[in-house]
Amino acid sequence: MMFPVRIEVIPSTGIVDQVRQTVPLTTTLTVTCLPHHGIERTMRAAVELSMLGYTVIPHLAARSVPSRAQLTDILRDCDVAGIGEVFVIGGDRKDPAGPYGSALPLLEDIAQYTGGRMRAGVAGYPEGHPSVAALDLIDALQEKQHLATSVVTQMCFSAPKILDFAALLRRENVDLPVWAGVAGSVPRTKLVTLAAQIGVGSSLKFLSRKGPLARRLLSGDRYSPNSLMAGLHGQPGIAGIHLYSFNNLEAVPDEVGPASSPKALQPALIQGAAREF
Ligand SMILES: NC(=O)C1=CN([C@@H]2O[C@H](COP(=O)(O)OP(=O)(O)OC[C@H]3O[C@@H](n4cnc5c(N)ncnc54)[C@H](O)[C@@H]3O)[C@@H](O)[C@H]2O)C=CC1
Ligand SMILES: Nc1nc(=O)c2c([nH]1)NC[C@@H]1CN(c3ccc(C(=O)N[C@@H](CCC(=O)O)C(=O)O)cc3)CN21
Repeated sequence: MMFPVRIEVIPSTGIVDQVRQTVPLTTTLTVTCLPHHGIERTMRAAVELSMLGYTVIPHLAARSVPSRAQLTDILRDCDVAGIGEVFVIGGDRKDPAGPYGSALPLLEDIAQYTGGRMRAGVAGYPEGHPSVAALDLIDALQEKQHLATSVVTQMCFSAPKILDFAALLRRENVDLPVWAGVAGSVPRTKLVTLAAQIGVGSSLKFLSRKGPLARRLLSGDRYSPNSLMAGLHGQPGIAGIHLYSFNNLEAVPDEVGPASSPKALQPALIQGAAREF
């Protein structure tokens, strides 16, 4: 069976052309929402990519939504562009720009304004969150799950941690499919800086110390997700891979499974991804 992979991109200048030149149209893309970018940039890229024919999931950061009126504009744009799923997170803004301080009230308004028709992913944290307690994160997931259709995990470098987290969700009666968040092939230095910022340092540190697997993952200048992805393939509760590409689209992994090896992008797998979800 195919193991679907979807790809997260940052809406930097030129991203739409970059995607068009490197990513097959059958791929599912998600578009981040960074505090210094705002939601408009996310939506502009998402709408353009959707119009080109990609399946697109924009990230809506609650703290970056300026008003309810803006939310209705965003949802209308989604409707016009044929976007049927969003990823809803609290967001990294220190102070909310408008009425939403966390994901839940935004999910409630999205459900109300779309008559429950918009699918929505929510965030999961296999290694915890630097400023939110683990119990609060589980409570939040329990409160959000009736309005959500999937969980996407924060970047993590340990398959056992991701699988334990999926098992924890089941124990806590959160029954949403889990997309395992995995970093794409990026320069090591960038990854190390970023991992520290978002509080996922421990599994990365673990990898840099231990054994042959660690050496394979972190050898050379770049991190490669192939072994990690192989460790998640076919595991219970894991719907597929959510690949944080950091816009490095040439290096998007082609296949997932025990025999995984770096090759050119293989449309067949990505087509499978689009069909299944
Ligand atoms: N996993 C990802 O891909 C992304 C994660 N984030 C992170 O998401 C965090 C929380 O978002 P969700 O997981 O959707 O949780 P959420 O919005 O459902 O909130 C869960 C709990 O964390 C608290 N919280 C939410 N945002 C916070 C913040 N910025 N600072 C301190 N406490 C906060 C809430 O009050 C609640 O108790 C953000 O702080 C940000 O770091 C942001 C963008 C992408
Ligand atoms: N807390 C948190 N916030 C996020 O935004 C976030 C996560 N976690 N976890 C997963 C991904 C990773 N994200 C990232 C990480 C790095 C860049 C990045 O490369 N930022 C550039 C600036 C990019 C630009 O302005 O165009 C940088 O140099 O920091 C973007 C999104 C977004 N997601």
